Amino acid sequence: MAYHKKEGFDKEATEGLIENYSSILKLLGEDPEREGLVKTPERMAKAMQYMTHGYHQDGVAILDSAKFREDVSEMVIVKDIELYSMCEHHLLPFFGKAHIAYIPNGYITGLSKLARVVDVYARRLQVQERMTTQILKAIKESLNPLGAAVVIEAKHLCMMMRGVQKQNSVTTTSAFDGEFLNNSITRNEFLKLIAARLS
Ligand SMILES: Nc1nc2c(ncn2[C@@H]2O[C@H](COP(=O)(O)OP(=O)(O)OP(=O)(O)O)[C@@H](O)[C@H]2O)c(=O)[nH]1
Ligand SMILES: [Zn+2]
Repeated sequence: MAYHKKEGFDKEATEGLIENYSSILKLLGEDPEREGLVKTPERMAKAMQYMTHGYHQDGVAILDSAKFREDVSEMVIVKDIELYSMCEHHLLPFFGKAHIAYIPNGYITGLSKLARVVDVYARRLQVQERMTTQILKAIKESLNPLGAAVVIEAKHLCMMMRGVQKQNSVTTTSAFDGEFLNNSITRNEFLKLIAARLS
């Protein structure tokens, strides 16, 4: 079901979603036949499949696809990786940045693959906490590093445009393993580096 990068949109899923979104528009008091809305159920069907296409991707396989043997054991950090996800409670977006670090243990991975792994787990119905640990777990499983760390900062539209309506709150979640968990100097170095701005 749903969107595949190579195969495009699944026909059966798209047809089912179009029908259901048309009903949703009616239930919301709209006329799905009016000009501006005629194509909306199809647009929504495709947008929602795109925004959940991470279900059909494998984070570990992506990291493995550019895994290189390298004898370095210095911390690698990729920070400010933008992400867009959707909360599983309201299907409203949450968005922000992920910061990732690992300490290689014989293997490194392509830097872009770390950013791709963020998308694999962001493009699903999520809670921020689970997404954070899923990213960490994929890095651990693929690279078996001496340590790994993931910090995510995000704003949740379900807290901004409805419900509690707080416009400025940012949620920070983190997950640490190995050296980052056991050694506060390593963890603090990572936290200091992600807080620093390039001049
Ligand atoms: N822990 C966590 N909570 C989330 C996330 N995204 C949304 N939520 C929260 O999920 C909760 C769902 O609470 P409910 O009381 O069932 O839903 P609700 O009545 O719509 O809650 P309000 O948003 O407070 O109006 C809310 O507190 C949301 O803020 C997330 O990524 N992690
Ligand atoms: Zn929500």
